[in-house]
Amino acid sequence: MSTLLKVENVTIQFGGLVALNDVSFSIEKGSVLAVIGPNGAGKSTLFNVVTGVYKPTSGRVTFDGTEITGRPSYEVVERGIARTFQSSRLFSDLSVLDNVIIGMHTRTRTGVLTALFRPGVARREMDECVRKAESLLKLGSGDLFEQRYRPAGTLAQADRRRLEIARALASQPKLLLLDEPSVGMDETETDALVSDIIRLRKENPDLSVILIEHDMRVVDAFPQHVMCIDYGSRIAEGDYATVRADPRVQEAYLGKAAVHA
Ligand SMILES: Nc1ncnc2c1ncn2[C@@H]1O[C@H](COP(=O)(O)OP(=O)(O)OP(=O)(O)O)[C@@H](O)[C@H]1O
Repeated sequence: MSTLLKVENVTIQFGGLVALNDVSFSIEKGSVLAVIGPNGAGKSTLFNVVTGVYKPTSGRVTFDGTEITGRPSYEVVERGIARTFQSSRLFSDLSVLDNVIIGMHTRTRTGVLTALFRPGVARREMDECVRKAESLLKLGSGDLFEQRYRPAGTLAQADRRRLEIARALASQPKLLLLDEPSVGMDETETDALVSDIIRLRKENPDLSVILIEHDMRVVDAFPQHVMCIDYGSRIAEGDYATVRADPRVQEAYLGKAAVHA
């Protein structure tokens, strides 16, 4: 196996607040990393650093052999990192299908000039996009494909999350970052989400996934590589059994999660 993403000694400060403190980890091609930790620990900030939304105060991010620290988000997507967000970033008024097609923009070639002067080429590329988008909608559980002409804003919560994943996949990523994908899902929907991720990995064995999760059912389904962050610092990393048993993780997170469960 070879390393796909390497994060080295990343620190980011917002004024006096150290949101990430000397965080290092790496992820292999074709593997899944689950990131856990209490609210405000710095998990989403980590995604923002990896995807170029934030430039770290210090440290380095290397993706597929190239340093991408602080590179703009569009370049990061082009290089093969796609993400979903905690809160929906769908275009509510556009159809489900169009939302996925928009996710393909980094992989399409047709520009304004081609559309104007070579409409046949543009139409063929659009037909190809529709075909690919439809197959992505068929990939996940649920009936997104049947709902493809509905405005995305009218979807049920779980379907919105599925659509966000389909749209992220439309950019043909090597690394997929999922920020709390199970939020708002009931147990059946969460199980379906887990099956979707398992199926996705079977069909794309080289795809790597990092998921931020509060739902330990999801983490338990991908137990090989788990990292716990607390107050911006990595406090434990290893397989789920090791991380779960770590007294610092119990104290910082799982104990509290159990209390609130
Ligand atoms: N742009 C910003 N400016 C100032 N502070 C920020 C900014 N982004 C994040 N923070 C702060 O950094 C800390 C980490 O936030 P982050 O959203 O990464 O936590 P999290 O682990 O994802 O939490 P949650 O599980 O609630 O989503 C928080 O204290 C947050 O308020």
